Amino acid sequence: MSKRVYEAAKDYNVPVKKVLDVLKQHNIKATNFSGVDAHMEAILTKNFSPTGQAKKKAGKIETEGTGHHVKASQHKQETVQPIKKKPHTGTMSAKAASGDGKPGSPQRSGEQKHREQHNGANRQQGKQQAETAQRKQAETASPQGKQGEGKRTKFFGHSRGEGAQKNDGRKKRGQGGNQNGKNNRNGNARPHTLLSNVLGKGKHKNRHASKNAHPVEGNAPATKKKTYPTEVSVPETIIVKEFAERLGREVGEVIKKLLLGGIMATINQEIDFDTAALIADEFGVTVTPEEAPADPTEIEEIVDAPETLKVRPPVVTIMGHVDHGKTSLLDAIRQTNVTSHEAGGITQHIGAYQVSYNGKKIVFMDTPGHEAFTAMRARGAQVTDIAVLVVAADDGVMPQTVESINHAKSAGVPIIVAINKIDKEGANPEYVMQQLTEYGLVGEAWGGDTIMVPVSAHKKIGLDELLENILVLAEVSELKANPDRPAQGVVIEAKLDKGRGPVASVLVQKGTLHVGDTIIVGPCFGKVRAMTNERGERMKKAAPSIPVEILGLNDVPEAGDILDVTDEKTARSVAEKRLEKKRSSALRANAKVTLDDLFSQIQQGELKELPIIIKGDVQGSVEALRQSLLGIKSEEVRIAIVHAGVGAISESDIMLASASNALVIGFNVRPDAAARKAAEHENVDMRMYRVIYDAINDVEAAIKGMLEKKYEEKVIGRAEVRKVISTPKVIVGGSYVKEGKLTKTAKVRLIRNGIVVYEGEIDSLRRFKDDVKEVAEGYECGVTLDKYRDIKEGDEIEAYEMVEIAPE
Ligand SMILES: Nc1nc2c(ncn2[C@@H]2O[C@H](COP(=O)(O)OP(=O)(O)OP(=O)(O)O)[C@@H](O)[C@H]2O)c(=O)[nH]1
Repeated sequence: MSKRVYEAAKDYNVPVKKVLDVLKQHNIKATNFSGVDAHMEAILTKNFSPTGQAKKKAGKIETEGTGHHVKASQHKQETVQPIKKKPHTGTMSAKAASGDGKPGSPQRSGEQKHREQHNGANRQQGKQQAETAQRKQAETASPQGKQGEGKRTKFFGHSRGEGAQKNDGRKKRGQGGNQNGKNNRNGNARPHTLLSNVLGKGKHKNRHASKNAHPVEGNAPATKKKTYPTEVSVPETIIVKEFAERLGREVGEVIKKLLLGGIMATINQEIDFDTAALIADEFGVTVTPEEAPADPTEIEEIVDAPETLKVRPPVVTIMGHVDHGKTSLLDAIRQTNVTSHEAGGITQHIGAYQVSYNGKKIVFMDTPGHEAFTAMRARGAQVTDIAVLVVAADDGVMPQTVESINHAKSAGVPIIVAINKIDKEGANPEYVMQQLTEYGLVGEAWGGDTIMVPVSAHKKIGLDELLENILVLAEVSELKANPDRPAQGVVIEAKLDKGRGPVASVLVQKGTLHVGDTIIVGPCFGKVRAMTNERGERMKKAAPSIPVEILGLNDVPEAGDILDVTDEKTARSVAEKRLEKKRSSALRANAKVTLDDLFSQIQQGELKELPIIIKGDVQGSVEALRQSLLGIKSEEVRIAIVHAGVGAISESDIMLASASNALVIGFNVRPDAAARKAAEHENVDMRMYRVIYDAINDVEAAIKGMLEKKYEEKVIGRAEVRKVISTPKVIVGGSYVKEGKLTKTAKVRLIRNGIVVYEGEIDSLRRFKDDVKEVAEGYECGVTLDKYRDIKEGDEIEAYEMVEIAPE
């Protein structure tokens, strides 16, 4: 309901008569109780004050605080006062800030002054907090901090004082986000909160205020010598009751303040930080954000002191278009650079390998060159220090070349270009160099700073130069890590080995991993039982940048999972928590999917989400399949990977599929007998593939089947209302069909001066006294609209239908 004239008068702080007079001047007849529409509001705002709203707010608080009306002259001064920011959050908008007692106000209470002092102190504190948060952000954004972004932090190698000084203590992975969230309060990007309700409901607040005018701090009788806290800490959200307890106030007092702010809250209702801050401020109390409780799914991050960092080998990923020679180049490098001493073992694929060149080590990520693995490679770039972009000299820049460039660039990884196949007839390295300039890669020979090396994997030309350049770039990049601390690494690949159990290839990134270390890897944990390098040699320890295959985990982790060394108790409990979190989020993601048969739902277009379970032979293909499936673009259907894992399709996979109504995709794996039986019983659809693209194509086709029918609007006619006939029951628009036709079943919209005033259906369509199905162009008819009576002469009735359009 719109506001009444007498309320508007109050808002503008002028006598009602004055409002009525002004309205009269504008030919608007109104009484005290007439509603004020937008037009009237505009007139009043224009007449009474251009800053009417601001005044209103300022006046409101003063009224609340003092019980007096405040004169316009006082307001005027107040509106130009600098905005008094909420020091702890910085999110108080001008409106909210103007709610504080103003220094210039003669009615300012002692407690308000006191509040200001506190706010001043807190402003300082808020600034410090913001700076700390920024510093933390900067730290996590540094290359060293890349992997542990937002991770729980502990200082290693620092003196205690140093550590404390540097980071105020500890931090967890993911907590960076929280910090940011808090920090956000210092900016304008504050999320929508209840605070906006407080501010947005100024009108009501004002009304309340004028009725319940009383001093802000008058609630606590002066004689009562109760001491209240001047500062309280509040979490992101807090229950009203608990908030009142923290303030040392009666719940009723807090609820009252909330009410005055336009918030109807009960004792057990949650209010957010900003609202709490506002209310606390009313009590002269400042609030500080309470540290979020430690995330039980995180492991403490160790921050290494600069002096503990030692040079480590570079980790290189080879990227490029299909068939440009990635595998050949990796093989050629491996063959030519494995010393006879090292060549003892049998080469094994563990996802990465090391070579020695000029006495220095280089680690190459060893990922198969296939389009579907682009996603894996993109992940590779996260552990990668240098990307070698292979471009065939006879083929030039191709789509995946560009993709690779983008992946490396977005990961902030420097690129060295290897122009391969220069031995081939028709090879044109110069042309490739020229093509690459279009993507910001300009060779040194052409005045740019991208290293470009012509090579031939077949003829082993240019390999030395390539390796030399990798080492030079590595040196320039100052790649360092602290080897003397508990290890942290990333899973490159993982699989379930029949004889050995879960096997994970890990690239150690920080610290040194030892046999016997207790580790947590994603939701898995265990003790490093054995460690081997890519030549199958047993290792006792692995320093930074060293890839190793480890045994001893209780389950198969996923590529990209972080490995941390910790104690057994922590490993076990944190892994458990992570598993719980994973399970519940998987369940949540599928809560809307019913248990009915998947394909009948697809046919009925009811499914908005296609849950899928992926099982594959190795982690690499599972990951590739997952990324490719998630990459399928559809506006209507979201693909949800309920579970993805390595190994045969088991009975438990089928039960999970049944519960979440998922489709099971097996890649190079088969279901075991129990799973097959269960699938039959549970009516779960299993699809086996040997080619990733077949799987992707099938899912895409399924999605096409799932697409909801699309409709588009088709206007079928227009009529003009020429006469409005009012009967006690209905309002009939006597209309003339100007164009097309009106039909009884059509949807209509009523257009007045180009604005749609109604959209709905025709209630009745008549010619003379008869109901008709349709009225053609050039004829007159009587139209009544469904649940709408405000038809006016000159209105236009537009009739339309929704027609189905075929999916692409
Ligand atoms: N002439 C010549 N042929 C090469 C050279 N390097 C690779 N090839 C050939 O190019 C083809 C593709 O090489 P791969 O090493 O499989 O290429 P890839 O980029 O790993 O391919 P995907 O794994 O499919 O992405 C093979 O037939 C190689 O023999 C080279 O230096 N000279």
